[in-house]
Amino acid sequence: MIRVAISGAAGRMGRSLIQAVCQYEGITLGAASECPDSPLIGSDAGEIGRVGVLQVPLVDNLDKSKEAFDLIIDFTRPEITLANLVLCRDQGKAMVIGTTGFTQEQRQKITKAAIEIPIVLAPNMSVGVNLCLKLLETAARVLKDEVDIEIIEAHHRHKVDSPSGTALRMGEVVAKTLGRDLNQCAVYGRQGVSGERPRESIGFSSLRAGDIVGEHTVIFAAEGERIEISHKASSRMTFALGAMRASQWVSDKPPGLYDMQDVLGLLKKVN
Ligand SMILES: NC(=O)C1=CN([C@@H]2O[C@H](COP(=O)(O)OP(=O)(O)OC[C@H]3O[C@@H](n4cnc5c(N)ncnc54)[C@H](OP(=O)(O)O)[C@@H]3O)[C@@H](O)[C@H]2O)C=CC1
Ligand SMILES: O=C(O)C1=N[C@H](C(=O)O)C[C@H](O)C1
Repeated sequence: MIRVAISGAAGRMGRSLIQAVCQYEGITLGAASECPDSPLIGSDAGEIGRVGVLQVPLVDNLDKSKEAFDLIIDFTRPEITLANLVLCRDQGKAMVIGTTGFTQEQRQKITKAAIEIPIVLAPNMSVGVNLCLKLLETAARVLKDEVDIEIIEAHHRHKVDSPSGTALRMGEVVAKTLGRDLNQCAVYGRQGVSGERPRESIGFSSLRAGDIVGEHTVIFAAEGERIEISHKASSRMTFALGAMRASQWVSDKPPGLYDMQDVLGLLKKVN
């Protein structure tokens, strides 16, 4: 039985993760944490996730429960993830990271820690999005430089980072396949007299409204036809169950930085 700790347990993803643990065979909830200021500290995680009492009280720091878990699942904010990363590295525990919005420097810290512990880091843990990443690779390979590429994403009004981690990953996959450097060709929104579109640019547009769970569309537009690859999440359980799959997969892996593509066995080229 793999004992997981959920960081940010009362958050949108935290609550779905508690529910997913209860649905998933071979995984149990060992610990759960929340913001030190939260009035929910001490409450039972099962009650927070509406799955009945689990006898796991929320702590303000997972260091306090370190004997109770083998792995941390973290869907929070970059600075919280990095604090948990130090704990996991010091304790030799694995990590599943779903948090997005890391800076280059923060990503390097994760890469460095992965020399010592196994880490799955993925901006989107749904099977559907990870399949879309393979489809995008194929589309870019076939369409080459003959199309304009635009990425549109929509999320709920509480989301703090943009573009979404998934949109950026989609851009990276397409840019890499076409031999472009995303740092050079990305265009984030347009306003005013922005000029004619250079063919090689990859455009990003972000929409924030209401309770949208997460929607991504990549448009490949040519003269006379347009291809769109879209994914629409209607429940956070799709991400949470992906995180369970990643937890089970990573629990017996050697140190290293892994992606959801590793977990799902999608790394081989699809034609
Ligand atoms: N990879 C994937 O598949 C997915 C990734 N995400 C990413 O996951 C992240 C979280 O998203 P979401 O659940 O919507 O965000 P939320 O803000 O709902 O959840 C984060 C939680 O962490 C809590 N928190 C704050 N400080 C601490 C602390 N020191 N220790 C423990 N918990 C703390 C927050 O509390 P408080 O609100 O009081 O600050 C909040 O409850 C985002 O980066 C998002 O992009 C989301 C969905 C899928
Ligand atoms: O913040 C969210 O909600 C989501 N964030 C992830 C991202 O930034 O890509 C994944 C998902 O779309 C939901």
